[in-house]
Amino acid sequence: MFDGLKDKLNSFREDVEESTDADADAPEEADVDDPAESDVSTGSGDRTEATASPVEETGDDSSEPDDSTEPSTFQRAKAFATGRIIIEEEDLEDPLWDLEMALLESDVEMSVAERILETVRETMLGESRKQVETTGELVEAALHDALLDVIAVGQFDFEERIAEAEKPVTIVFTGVNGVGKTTTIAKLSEWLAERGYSSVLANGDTYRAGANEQIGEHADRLDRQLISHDQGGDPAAVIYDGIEYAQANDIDVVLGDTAGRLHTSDDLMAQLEKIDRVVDPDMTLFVDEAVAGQDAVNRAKEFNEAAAIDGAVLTKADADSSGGAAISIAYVTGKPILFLGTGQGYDDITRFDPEALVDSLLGKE
Ligand SMILES: Nc1nc2c(ncn2[C@@H]2O[C@H](COP(=O)(O)OP(=O)(O)OP(=O)(O)O)[C@@H](O)[C@H]2O)c(=O)[nH]1
Repeated sequence: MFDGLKDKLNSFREDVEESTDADADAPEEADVDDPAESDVSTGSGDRTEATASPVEETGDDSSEPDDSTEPSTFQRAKAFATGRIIIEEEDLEDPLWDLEMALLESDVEMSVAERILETVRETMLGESRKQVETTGELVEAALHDALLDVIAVGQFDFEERIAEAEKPVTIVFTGVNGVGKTTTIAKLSEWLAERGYSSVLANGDTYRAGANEQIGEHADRLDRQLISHDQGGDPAAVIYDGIEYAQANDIDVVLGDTAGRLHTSDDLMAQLEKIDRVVDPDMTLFVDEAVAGQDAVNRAKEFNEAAAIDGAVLTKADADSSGGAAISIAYVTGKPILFLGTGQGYDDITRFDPEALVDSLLGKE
């Protein structure tokens, strides 16, 4: 998952390490008498590691200069005292340019890429970065913060929300055709069952021939009740019936499918508004496929503008190497990605965990 992007982020780390290599001698030349003014450039490898080590790790002799080829403990103390590891703007110029290109190539939306670069630049050129040991770690920390900043936008605890909401909880799923809405509904029904919540499926896709049969197969396999009307019926009425069924049978969650639609399809968007009005769902989740990259990002934005969503589900993450949609959607819509679809099986759904995703992108799984 997202392997292409992982490689590109790793290249950025290597680029910065290379460009700061040239500055590796700088700590030796710094004015050790005036730590506050000294320019302790980071270098890669052992030298930087020693230069930036916290003073506590140097033992009892931390205030004593020594004669070894390693940076002196006095220098370490100086780096610690200033709390500064300075990377020059020029060290970052080329790597940041390459990072921007890499993010855009990976389908990261422009404003998101810019925000990531801005955070990385601020973090790395800032004066407050303390006690990191190598340039690689500094880059990793900067990328970690920058990615998390955009990926974690709007996150909330989905399970807690289900637990606390008055039952039945109604969730309506929207998105374009064929991205995996129906499969996602079936997977979520299983996900909820594993956590002790019962659910009923309601097929609000009264538009497409064969839609009842398709969701019906999932309902049969999972042994869930399906509420459906004939093709051409009113989707709001189907989901409403689903809610009544849930109320009458003490079911916790109503999962309402809708027809795949484009945001430009006025009739179908009006239908969504009607569902909103009649059913007043607790959550509207936008479903799209990670492999659609930039298209998925644009659609998320447009759906959110047309009929506010509460969150997104990204399917087919298992087949996506770019990661652009996963990184961009929350920042662009202000609404969180809540789940990732990771395969065709009912268990192939995982709660979207921004921190885990960032760790995985940075190769720290
Ligand atoms: N690899 C992979 N395939 C998936 C995933 N989610 C769904 N699919 C597949 O994507 C295809 C389309 O899924 P559907 O659930 O039929 O899509 P839909 O959005 O409901 O389609 P319409 O009802 O036509 O709008 C199916 O073959 C699914 O098995 C996923 O996370 N990973």
